[in-house]
Amino acid sequence: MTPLLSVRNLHVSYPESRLFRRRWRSIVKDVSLTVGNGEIVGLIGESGSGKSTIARAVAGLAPVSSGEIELAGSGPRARQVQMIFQDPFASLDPHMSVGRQIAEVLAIHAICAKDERRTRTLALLARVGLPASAYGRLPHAFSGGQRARIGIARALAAEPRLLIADEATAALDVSVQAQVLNLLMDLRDDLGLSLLFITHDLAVVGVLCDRAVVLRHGEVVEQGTVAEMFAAPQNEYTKTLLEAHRG
Ligand SMILES: Nc1ncnc2c1ncn2[C@@H]1O[C@H](COP(=O)(O)OP(=O)(O)OP(=O)(O)O)[C@@H](O)[C@H]1O
Repeated sequence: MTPLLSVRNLHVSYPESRLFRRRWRSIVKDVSLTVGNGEIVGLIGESGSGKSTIARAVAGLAPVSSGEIELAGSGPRARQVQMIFQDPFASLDPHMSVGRQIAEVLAIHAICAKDERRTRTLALLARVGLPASAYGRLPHAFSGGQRARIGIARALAAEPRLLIADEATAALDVSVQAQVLNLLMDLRDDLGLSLLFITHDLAVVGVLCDRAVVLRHGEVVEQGTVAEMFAAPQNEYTKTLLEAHRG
C-alpha cells in the first residue's frame, strides 16, 4: 500500500552564518522514511541531530535543498500536515480565547460554514477531553496537560491526515504525559490519523510507536519496527541509546 508520507533522499542545508552565506552546513543528509496510514512513527536521536528540521521540512516550513517529500491524497499540505509542539504557549495567542483560536483554524481552511464554527469547536474540545467552558478562556488558565490538549484540538480543526508532534509531551509529568499519549492513540484508532512523533524518550517510543527511525548527525542510522529494534538493534548507536534507556 502507498504510504501516506514518503520522504526520499531529503537534504537540508543552512548557511554557516548570516555573514558567510556562501558556506553551507548540511543538517539533514539523504534521509528517507515513510509513514503509513494510521501508523505512528517515532523519530529519535540526540539533540541537534536534525529531527525538528525534518519535521519542519515535511510541514513545508523548512527549505528543502534536494530530495522529495510526497503526501498521498489531495489537499494542500498546510492543511494535511499539522504540528503540535512541546510548548503550546509558544504557538497559542495568549490574548485570544481558546475557542476563537480553534475557530480561526476552521475559518482559515474553510472547514465549515461560519455559523457552524462554534458547534464544531465545542466538539473538538470534547474530543480532546476538555469541557465546553474552555471555549471562552485564555490559554494561561490551563495546566500543561490541558494546553497540550488545546494544541491537539487546534491541529485537529484542520482535519489533517498527518500530525507531527515535536517533543509534544516532553515537559509533562509522567501521568499527564500518559493521558496525552492515550489520547493520541485513540485519535489514531478513531480517525485513522498518522503520527510522526519526535522524542528523546525511548520509553514513549516503546509505548506509542509502531516503527522508529533513528537519526544521528542528520543521517538515518537505523529504522524498523519498534518490537524488532528494541529486541535486536542493528546499529551501534541504537544499541547505545537503548542501553542508556534501560540504565
Ligand atoms: N534556521 C536554521 N538556520 C541555521 N541552522 C539551523 C536552523 N534550524 C536548525 N539549525 C541547526 O540544525 C541543527 C539541527 O537542529 P534541529 O532542531 O533539527 O535538531 P533536533 O534533533 O530537533 O534537536 P533538539 O532535539 O535539540 O530539538 C542544529 O545544529 C541547529 O543549530
